[in-house]
Amino acid sequence: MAPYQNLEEYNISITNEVKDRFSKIIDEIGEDVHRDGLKKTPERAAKAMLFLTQGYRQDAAQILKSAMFKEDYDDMVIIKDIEVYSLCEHHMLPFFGKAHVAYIPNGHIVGLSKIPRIVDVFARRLQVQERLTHDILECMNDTLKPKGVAVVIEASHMCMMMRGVQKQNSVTTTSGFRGQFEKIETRNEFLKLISSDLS
Ligand SMILES: Nc1nc2c(ncn2[C@@H]2O[C@H](COP(=O)(O)OP(=O)(O)OP(=O)(O)O)[C@@H](O)[C@H]2O)c(=O)[nH]1
Ligand SMILES: [Zn+2]
Repeated sequence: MAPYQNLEEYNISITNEVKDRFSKIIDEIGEDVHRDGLKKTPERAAKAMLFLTQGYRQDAAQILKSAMFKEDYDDMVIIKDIEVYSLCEHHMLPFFGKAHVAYIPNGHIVGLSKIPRIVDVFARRLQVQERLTHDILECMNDTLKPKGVAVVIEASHMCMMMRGVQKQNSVTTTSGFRGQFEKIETRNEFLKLISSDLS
């Protein structure tokens, strides 16, 4: 990769490179990349792809560390129904759904918004749902060092819906548990809380 003076120069350069490749793809599928509606499409697609993969250029641990606060609270903290949009690494098609993340603090709590932020950091990469689940779990575990952490993701995969096996209603659930969530009672309490709407 060429040496860049600054981030802006890098962003312009990489956008141009990806844009040229989208231009070639549009041409290869038999379209006219110069017609009015498609003129700006390679650039738009390049910007969209770089947005959807910006997680490679972000540091999830640093995001958590930037908002950790000393606190004695040592019960379960759950953020549920976090929207997830990712790209499957096999077809580069979207998979999307919800993540539920819980932890039991061990002297430190973390700013609540930082949890959806790290979900996005790992989701905005080429992923499989299993690794996405573990990336979030391990980052929480290693950085926050809580008494326990749990992650559940429920997602639909476009590569199974609009092509391939073409199943419109199947949902894939993945989960990971560390520390106190490995105990069946704690895990069950978490699972019960994420499936209730408390109404
Ligand atoms: N485990 C796992 N598999 C995934 C995920 N996203 C997509 N896949 C699967 O990756 C597999 C790739 O299989 P291949 O046989 O190499 O690809 P393919 O010929 O396009 O497969 P089909 O989708 O069955 O047509 C498919 O079974 C997809 O359903 C994911 O997040 N986790
Ligand atoms: Zn796929």
